Amino acid sequence: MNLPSDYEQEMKELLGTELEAYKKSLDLPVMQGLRVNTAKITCEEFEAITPFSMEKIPWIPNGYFLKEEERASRHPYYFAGLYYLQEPSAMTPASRLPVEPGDCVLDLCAAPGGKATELGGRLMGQGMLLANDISSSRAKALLKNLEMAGIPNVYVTSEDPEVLERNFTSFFDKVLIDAPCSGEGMFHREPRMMEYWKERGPEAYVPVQKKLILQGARMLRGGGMLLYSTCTFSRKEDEEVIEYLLQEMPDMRLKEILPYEGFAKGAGLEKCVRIFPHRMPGEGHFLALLEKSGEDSRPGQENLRTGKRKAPKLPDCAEEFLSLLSYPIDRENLKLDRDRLYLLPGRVEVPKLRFLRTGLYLGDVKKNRFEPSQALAMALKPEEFVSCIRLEPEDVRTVKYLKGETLDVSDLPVEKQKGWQLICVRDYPLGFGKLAGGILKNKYYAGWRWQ
Ligand SMILES: C[S@@+](CC[C@H](N)C(=O)[O-])C[C@H]1O[C@@H](n2cnc3c(N)ncnc32)[C@H](O)[C@@H]1O
Repeated sequence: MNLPSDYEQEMKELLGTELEAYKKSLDLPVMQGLRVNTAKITCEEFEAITPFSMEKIPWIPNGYFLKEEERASRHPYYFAGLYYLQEPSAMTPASRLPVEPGDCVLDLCAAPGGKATELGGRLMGQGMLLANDISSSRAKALLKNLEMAGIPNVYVTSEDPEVLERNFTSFFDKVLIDAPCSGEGMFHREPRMMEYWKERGPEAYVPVQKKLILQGARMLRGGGMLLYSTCTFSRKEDEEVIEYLLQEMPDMRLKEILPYEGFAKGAGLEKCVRIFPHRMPGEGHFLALLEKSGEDSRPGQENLRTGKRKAPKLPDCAEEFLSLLSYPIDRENLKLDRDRLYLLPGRVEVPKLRFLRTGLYLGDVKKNRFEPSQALAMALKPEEFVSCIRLEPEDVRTVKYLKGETLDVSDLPVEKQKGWQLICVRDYPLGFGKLAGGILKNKYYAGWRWQ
């Protein structure tokens, strides 16, 4: 691979005698990976049903090396949100931010959701994830990925972080900043990134990275943790950004990152981690984990956390549909916004922002009918809906369903012969359908159809 000469010089300064090994690693096949969505299925359960040849990634608890990315992206289990396809080193930042159920988590640069889907999954429906990206087109892909992963307790926004900072000072328990960067760790996978790099190298990204890390740190509560990551090797975008933060905010301090034998230490900041492709099987990343000192106090945020809500009065059709669910719904967290019904994440009250989503979108009130959303289907377990149709992955009707076709399902067992059905591939929901006389009217969201 022909690297830009300035870049090669920069890498020589960083790697010294390891430069040749790094360059050789770029001639090896690109690493691909699959990360199991543990909010939907355990790794053991997925290993028992996977049709792909996979090998455990030793430093990611739910990550696997995968050789058949193409096939995995066109399998019904993918549409059921059982996994996310992600390059192995890109799985590392979310795996090293210790998110726990009940946390309030911010992913400031989240699109398309490779890390947000993991952070959200680890919340197990408790607490809240605010997933933001300044680009509204990229935020749409983020929303799709979070909904496909079945994450209910999420706000998706497309805001300038300045706006978020005004509203969430000292608020979040955990913050991830997967910063925009010059992408040197992507050269192997996407050689065209070298052309962008020649036009906009590391210097172009440093100002925004410095701004983002300060904004993220200010939104962190005392005792909270922030993880900064990039997929680039330049010291300017990595350690120097951390040095800048430590200088500007003396209440932030570096923490040890859960180790792995292939990780290299940061250049001059030993607690930071670098992933180099010649040292371990990953394309390349930088990670720094920081903690904010001080009390767990969230000045001025008490009412955001404990705000009282009032249960809305719902139309009969919505009540009727909700009676088909045994999904836990706290009625005070229901919000009817014109015709759209949402279940807001509990505990937190969030101000008006440029939202793409507020909580779990349950469905629409249309005249006297209620149409459940695709997001609701993805967040359910089969036992939480009154009637399910289970298809096998090999059954041709599974793909036909994902293509939006009407199906004859008269041969399949079903709890209720008429009305709404949750359509599953085995035990994993794909979407809704409406049954009458053994024929299933397809309600799979048209925007997600199998192409
Ligand atoms: C490295 S990508 C994030 C990848 C994502 N974390 C994932 O794992 O899928 C960086 C993202 O930052 C966004 N971005 C750039 N400038 C930003 C800013 N000032 N505020 C918020 N997001 C920004 C870009 O639109 C881009 O989607």
